[in-house]
Amino acid sequence: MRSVIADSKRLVVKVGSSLVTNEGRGLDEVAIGRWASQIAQLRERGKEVVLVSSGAIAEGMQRLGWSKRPREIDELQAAAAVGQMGLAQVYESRFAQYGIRTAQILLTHADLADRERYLNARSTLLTLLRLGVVPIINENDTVVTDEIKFGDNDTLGALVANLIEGDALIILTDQQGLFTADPRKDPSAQLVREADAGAPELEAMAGGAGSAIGRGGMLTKILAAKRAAGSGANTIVASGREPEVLTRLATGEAIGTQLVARTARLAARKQWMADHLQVRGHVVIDDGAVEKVTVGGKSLLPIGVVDVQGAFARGEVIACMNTAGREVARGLTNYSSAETKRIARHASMDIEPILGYMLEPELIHRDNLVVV
Ligand SMILES: Nc1ncnc2c1ncn2[C@@H]1O[C@H](COP(=O)(O)OP(=O)(O)O)[C@@H](O)[C@H]1O
Ligand SMILES: N[C@@H](CCC(=O)OP(=O)(O)O)C(=O)O
Repeated sequence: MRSVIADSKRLVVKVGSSLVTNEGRGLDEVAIGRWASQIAQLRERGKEVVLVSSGAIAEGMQRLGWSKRPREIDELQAAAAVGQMGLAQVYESRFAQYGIRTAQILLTHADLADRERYLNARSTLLTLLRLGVVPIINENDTVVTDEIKFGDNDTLGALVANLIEGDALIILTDQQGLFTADPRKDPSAQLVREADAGAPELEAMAGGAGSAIGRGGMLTKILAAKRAAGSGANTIVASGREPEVLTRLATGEAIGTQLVARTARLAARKQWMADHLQVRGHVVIDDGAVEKVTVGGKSLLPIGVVDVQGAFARGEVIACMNTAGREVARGLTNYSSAETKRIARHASMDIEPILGYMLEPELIHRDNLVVV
């Protein structure tokens, strides 16, 4: 069996609290340094990496001298705020040893549920990758309460994989992978080498968190794999303590558990658009733009827009009609209806002089556009 990571370009790597904080004893700078070194090597091989790191609460508790995890949400939030400083510091200094810049991104569920914020988070992350920066993401624990928390960073990792259209999600944890039962409780449990992400029998194998430090246990990892597969990303669950785990996966070595996405990338994205989004308005586009968008697979630029109907905001879905009134495509708009009216029929270089700012050169980027 060959690891899917060998052929993956854009990776989301998630590291759990117990790994990052040495089971809650304090930030494991040596382990973090090893991942930084491996990520530096992956980038040399042309891969893009986004890191999702837990550990803020565990590290904050350590720094505040608390031995027991508090129940009060405000105390958890305080611990996360203290611990996040440590995480940022260690990641920055360890990656700097390899000449790599890092960026801190703290996200909440509300950020990704809101279309405009979703697009903003997406373009910031893609820009950071383009600039060669390694984004380091955690949940913004300070501003969320129980109901709206991702609750675990496995889910956050999957949402980030969907957000940036990652090819794979690598979940590093304190076990070798997914076992047929919780290996801490059942010594006869066997490692699952490969399965379909979303296979129903996997959920029955998973128990809760094995330590007082981790939150989600294996179930959240399986659900994360299912979610990531929804947009075509494969998931690996492997031990973060395995020597050179990331670089070996990248050479095709099978390590841990491989949960394979069976949905093709484009189909998944179309499905997602079809399932979740309501059309808020439409633009009429000229024949040249129809040709570019439908046959050429290109983005829709404002210059091809001849009419704007309906009231829509940045991040909402709009339909694209040809001049005969037939829908040819739909997608997420980068500009509101009011803005679109002003920039319609204009070249992208005129957007800034007209509006006073330019959010993106395209009205609808081809990644956010589905031909119908
Ligand atoms: N079927 C299973 N296979 C492997 N680990 C399991 C399984 N069921 C439950 N676990 C537990 O899940 C733990 C990993 O989850 P968690 O503690 O949340 O880690 P992390 O901090 O890496 O997210 C393991 O230590 C293990 O005890
Ligand atoms: N945002 C929290 C993440 C908690 C969490 O999901 O932990 P884990 O199950 O170890 O990935 C923190 O940094 O402590």
